[in-house]
Amino acid sequence: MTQNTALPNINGQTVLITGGTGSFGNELLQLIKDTDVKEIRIFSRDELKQEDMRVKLKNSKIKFYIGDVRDRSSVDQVMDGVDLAFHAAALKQVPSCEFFPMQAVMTNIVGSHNVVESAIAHRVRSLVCLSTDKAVMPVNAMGMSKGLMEKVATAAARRLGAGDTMISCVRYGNVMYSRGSVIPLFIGQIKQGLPLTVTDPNMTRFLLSLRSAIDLVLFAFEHAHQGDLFVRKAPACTVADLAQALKNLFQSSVPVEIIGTRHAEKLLETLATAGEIARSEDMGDYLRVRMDDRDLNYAKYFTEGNLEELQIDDYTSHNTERLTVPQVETLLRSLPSVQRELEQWHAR
Ligand SMILES: O=c1ccn([C@@H]2O[C@H](COP(=O)(O)OP(=O)(O)O[C@H]3O[C@H](CO)[C@H](O)[C@H](O)[C@H]3O)[C@@H](O)[C@H]2O)c(=O)[nH]1
Repeated sequence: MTQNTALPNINGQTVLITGGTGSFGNELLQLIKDTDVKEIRIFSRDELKQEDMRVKLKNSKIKFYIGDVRDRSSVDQVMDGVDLAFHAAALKQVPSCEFFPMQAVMTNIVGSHNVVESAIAHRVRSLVCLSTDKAVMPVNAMGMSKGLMEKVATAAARRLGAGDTMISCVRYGNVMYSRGSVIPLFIGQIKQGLPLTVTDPNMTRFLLSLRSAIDLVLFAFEHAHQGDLFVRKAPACTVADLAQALKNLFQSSVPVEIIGTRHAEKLLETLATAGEIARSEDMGDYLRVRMDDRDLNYAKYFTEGNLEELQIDDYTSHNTERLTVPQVETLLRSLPSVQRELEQWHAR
């Protein structure tokens, strides 16, 4: 088990979380709300979610801003006076982005551009943009748009200097038990005595807790140099083993039904390409990928290619540490949300 990252010193600072009503924002809030942070701004579109949080948290340090990253003036309004910003607002459901790709373009690319440019204009000290493994060699509109968000952030970082906004990105894999994901789905199926609908038993995904995702973001804030991208190393498992681990935990004998691959999904995910690894620094649990800061004068790179890349493999959910069924069970048991599910199930 790795240690959680210590909280960075944010005393007296104003922190912004775009998309702050989501699970990432809520978890980060829990961690920082009782520090000596000056103010935490939650920026999102959904007034109901904001109202629910306001009522639940009752904390005058937390300020709520209705707005949309697509609307630069609403971004400028919330950015004024911010020291540190986490950009989590995104369309992240693969199927909806697939059917409405221009909506993904508007939020994930144009919206991120607004956040980046506004942060620079308002002299925010540090901006961390949240990305996903699906942004690497993407096959779906969600991943493609997040990949372009990374490019937008890096291109801005390239033109900045010391003393300007520190722009970084983080990339992580599937967050376990996140809303709409396979773990709560399988648990629901077990509870109803239904077959577990496995797409492809050999499909692999990186497994990460929400807390580890937060740690990655805090790590980026603490350690970023201009334009860095941080990747959290993570183990992976096959979907078949995930289904078996859940059946074991819930002592269930429901059958497994193979339903086939869904729209625009990959057999494996990639957290870092060989090219990125070639310019990365191994920082234990994390990889720091330095920004590719070559200029537009490409001519010389036709003759000076990077031979190192040829020796390196991409870092994927197929070649990372592969968890066994008992190890997946242990990991699942460590999640508070799964613990709650198990308690309810065994108390029935
Ligand atoms: O009924 C199902 C549903 C999913 N899976 C498999 O379980 C794994 C994880 O599926 P999730 O739906 O939990 O996660 P995805 O990797 O497909 O992507 C998820 O996380 C993304 C963010 O990274 C987006 O939010 C996306 O919409 C969301 O589905 C995949 O191999 C998938 O094929 C099944 O076997 N059976």
